[in-house]
Amino acid sequence: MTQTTSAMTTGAEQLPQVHEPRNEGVPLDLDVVLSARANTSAIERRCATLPGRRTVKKDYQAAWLARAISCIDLTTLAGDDTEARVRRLCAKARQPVRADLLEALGLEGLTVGAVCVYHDMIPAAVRALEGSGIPVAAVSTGFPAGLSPFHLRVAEIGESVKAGAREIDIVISRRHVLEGNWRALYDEMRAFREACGEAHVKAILATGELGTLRNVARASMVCMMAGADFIKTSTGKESVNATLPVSLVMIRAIREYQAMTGVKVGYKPAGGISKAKDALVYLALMKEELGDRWLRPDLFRFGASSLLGDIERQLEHHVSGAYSASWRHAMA
Ligand SMILES: O=C[C@H](O)COP(=O)(O)O
Repeated sequence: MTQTTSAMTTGAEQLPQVHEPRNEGVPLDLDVVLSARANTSAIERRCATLPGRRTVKKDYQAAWLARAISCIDLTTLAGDDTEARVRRLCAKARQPVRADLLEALGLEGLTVGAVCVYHDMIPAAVRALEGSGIPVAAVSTGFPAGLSPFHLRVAEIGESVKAGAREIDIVISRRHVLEGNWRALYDEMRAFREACGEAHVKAILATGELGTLRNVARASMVCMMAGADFIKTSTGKESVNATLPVSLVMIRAIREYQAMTGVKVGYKPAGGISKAKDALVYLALMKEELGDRWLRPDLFRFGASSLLGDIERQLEHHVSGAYSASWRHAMA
């Protein structure tokens, strides 16, 4: 049965600032890691019901979409990125929706959660975001494959932090998961976290390359034990990126880690999320599985390059009653 989801306050600017303590990590506990399981058919059944189970309409929908915007890591990760493109993206990050729409919705001051770029684009992004409070996130450690020499991957993190990145999205070595070498994954993640210093670290699992949902559950737990502030599904470059089943597994691992340690770890689905209606499903999933606390940008992000355009289009429809062409909502 369809259920109408309750109201959500609009806009990040209206949320009280909450600062969770960082995840310091815990010693690797192989018993806990190996006990992680995933019942694929039950997970798929649960996910199949999600898109139809909850609907948000009218003002509630606009509020949920505004919240989704505040949780976007607005991303450009292309070989042909230029400083000009990054500057345009940052302008969009500062004002994600047309001024007249923001005013009509009472959402002045709304921004995205962060701007996510490759290392070389950090200085341009930092300059373009100055004074906005929007952090720059950098992908790192030989993104996307993570197969460069280990010492270079660690050094890359340090360089990106020095250049001004306040968030670092690292990629794990998928082979450690595929070979069941949980100690190696833990040690790698700990070294990456240490190199981040004060910068928050998101661990990209590249779930589309991990083979099984059980591996996803175990890798999530190991990365959290090693101190990941966020766990993130994908680089956006795998053939399969964020999916609902993978999300359910990772979110439940976050819940288990919190039950075990009291620490809240963030979640970032990334890759292939480009429609406003999909964003609403992810928000509903977070709300149902982890609760409202995970609907804020310090614990939830979408890694997305084009989602914002579709959300802006839906908000324009909400205000004016008409849909505009998608090309009118270019990102950069
Ligand atoms: O982390 C973010 C992803 O690379 C973005 O992927 P996307 O271009 O499919 O939205």
